[in-house]
Amino acid sequence: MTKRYEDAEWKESMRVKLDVNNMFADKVGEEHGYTREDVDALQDKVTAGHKNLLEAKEAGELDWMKLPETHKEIAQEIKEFAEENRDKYDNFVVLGIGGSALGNIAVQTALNDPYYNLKEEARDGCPRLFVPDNVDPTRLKSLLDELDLERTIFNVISKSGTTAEPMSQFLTAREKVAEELGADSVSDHFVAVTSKDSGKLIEIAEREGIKTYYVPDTVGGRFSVLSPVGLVSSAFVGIDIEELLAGAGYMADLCDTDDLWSNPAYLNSVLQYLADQDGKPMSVMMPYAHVLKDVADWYRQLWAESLGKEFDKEGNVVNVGPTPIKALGATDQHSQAQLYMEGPYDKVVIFLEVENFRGNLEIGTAYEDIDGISYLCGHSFDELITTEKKATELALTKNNRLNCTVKFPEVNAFTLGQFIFLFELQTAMSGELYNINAFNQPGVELGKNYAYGVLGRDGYADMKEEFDSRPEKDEDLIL
Ligand SMILES: O=P(O)(O)OC[C@H]1O[C@](O)(CO)[C@@H](O)[C@@H]1O
Repeated sequence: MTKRYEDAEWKESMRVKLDVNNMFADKVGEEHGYTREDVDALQDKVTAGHKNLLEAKEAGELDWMKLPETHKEIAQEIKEFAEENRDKYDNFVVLGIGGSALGNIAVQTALNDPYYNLKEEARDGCPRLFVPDNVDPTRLKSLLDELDLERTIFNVISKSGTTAEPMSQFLTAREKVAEELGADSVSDHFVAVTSKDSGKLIEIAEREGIKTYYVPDTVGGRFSVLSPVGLVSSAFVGIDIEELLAGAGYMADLCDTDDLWSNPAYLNSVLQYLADQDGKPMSVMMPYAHVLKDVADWYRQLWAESLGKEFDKEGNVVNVGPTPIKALGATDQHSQAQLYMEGPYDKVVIFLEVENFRGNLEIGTAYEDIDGISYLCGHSFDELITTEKKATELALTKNNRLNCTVKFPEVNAFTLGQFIFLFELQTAMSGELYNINAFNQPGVELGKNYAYGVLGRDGYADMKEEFDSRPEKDEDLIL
């Protein structure tokens, strides 16, 4: 059967587009906006960055760039596995954190019914999805108490196979399953996603006979949503993962040029970079579609862990990195917009706009006789939210505030796949512009190592010593 994403016309109609008009001086004024010459001045850097990325891709160092191609077959296999097994379970629980959870949440909330877990009809035979994404005991205990383990499958995801949060969640879930259902049942209630050759999760999965999918070595956590990290849970909750990959592949093709005026990932990267260099390091992602709220959360990790770096590629101390912020339209118009309009000129707002919403609703028509209310009657909610977006966009622009818009014709697996690849590539190019390694995260290690030391992990005694001899806090500063 032909898939809709094999149809050229449909694909073009579903193209995600970037509108950067309001990043330019003719729209937001010379003091804050840029000229085409400012952008052109970075073309050589972009060309060099493009070459570096392609070389690294060819050398197998950036396998996330190849996922739309390399994971077609794996996606099909995952889909079959999910289809064959999904009716055995009412609950699918992701045990992962950071890149092993944020993408899973984003894909599910973007593509499924907003009240998916509550509506049997919307689930259409698929299990409910839970992603605790933390080790807060209140939250985790409450979830485990709720689950009928006989009807639950846990997807433990950890690329490194050593992260404290997913591994502690796994230990507890495994113990409960073994206690309640018997140790022989463990393999029926877990599916693992991890690195093939490193970490402890692979060893455990093999010992327990747990079905396992692999994260390629050069696909870092925050770039892994299109690998089994995101695909397994998505397939279980009925998402068309093949279409998701097709969307990513479509965007990869659209961005297959170093000409920054034709490449939305590179153009946005350049404009965001110019803004940061110019004293605007706050990067606000503001979807005007509630279903995209968690996509902004995914973006926060992608942008922050990739670009917040102490050293450049030559080892010089640079301490760079824009700060990604999540906001939600129209909700945050009533919380953050005041700051964005009149506060410091230190932000760029990236709006996410949706042209056609899934499901629409008319606004009620009572009180047509009451001034100040009647203007709402006869309109629909998609008109309202989109008008509010356009109005906020204009207001910001009028106040000389930099902003751009990513437009989704609709939110579906194909457009979401495009969006994911667009921002991954944008992030990679930004790493090139900052001349930093966008694919490591050395800064998160120190805190982790202190925790390992305190909790008694082998090899971390010196970290415990350092932790225990930390400076005393002044009591008078604790009020
Ligand atoms: O999948 P893992 O190895 O458990 O890592 C989870 C997350 O922890 C980090 O390594 C550090 O926060 C992230 O980069 C990663 O997404």
